[in-house]
Amino acid sequence: MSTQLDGAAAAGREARILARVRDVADWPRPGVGFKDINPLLADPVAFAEVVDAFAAIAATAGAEAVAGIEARGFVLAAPAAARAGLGFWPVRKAGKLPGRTLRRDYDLEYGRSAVEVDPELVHPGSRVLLVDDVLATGGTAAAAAGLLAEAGAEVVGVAVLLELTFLPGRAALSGHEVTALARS
Ligand SMILES: O=P(O)(O)OC[C@H]1O[C@H](OP(=O)(O)OP(=O)(O)O)[C@H](O)[C@@H]1O
Ligand SMILES: Nc1ncnc2[nH]cnc12
Repeated sequence: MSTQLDGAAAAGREARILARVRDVADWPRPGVGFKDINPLLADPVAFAEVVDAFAAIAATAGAEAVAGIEARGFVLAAPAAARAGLGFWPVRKAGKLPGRTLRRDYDLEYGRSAVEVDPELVHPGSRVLLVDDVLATGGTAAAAAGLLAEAGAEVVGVAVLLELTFLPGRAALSGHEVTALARS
């Protein structure tokens, strides 16, 4: 599995991703430009390319697990974990995990939500790569990364399919290594 892409290859991949993300105006609220990744997921070649890319990022970071954020993050993180030969840790929306959980509430681009982690999944000091589809305000990823750290993991990177560069997601994740496969 290649762990590095030269600039031209990364640019080609970014163009293939952007060509398969659909812009939906004023959804789910007026003023929001929603990035629909479903056309990309429906394309088997593009889907495999991004899963391979996340797996390579996990390998390069020396991750021992891949965490994904429900729901769209699961679709990318779980196959990437399997591809990298690693386990998958779910960061779930509140109220879905059994047993004792750690919880954080946060704001995102179009609302407010909460995520939870099962602390028993996390071995102290485990190196984990956090994967999600879209980085917008960064509220979701920052909450998820904070939970993983609170549970004892070392978050060795945050990797997203698409970064919305007009929003301050990267700043919200200061202190973390952030990789975006595409930017818009
Ligand atoms: O950077 P932020 O402003 O926090 O936004 C990014 C988050 O918003 C979306 O999740 P959403 O809560 O819509 O959930 P879904 O994956 O269940 O559709 C997306 O999947 C990210 O997790
Ligand atoms: N504009 C957007 N499109 C898709 N997912 C998002 N999550 C937060 N903002 C988003």
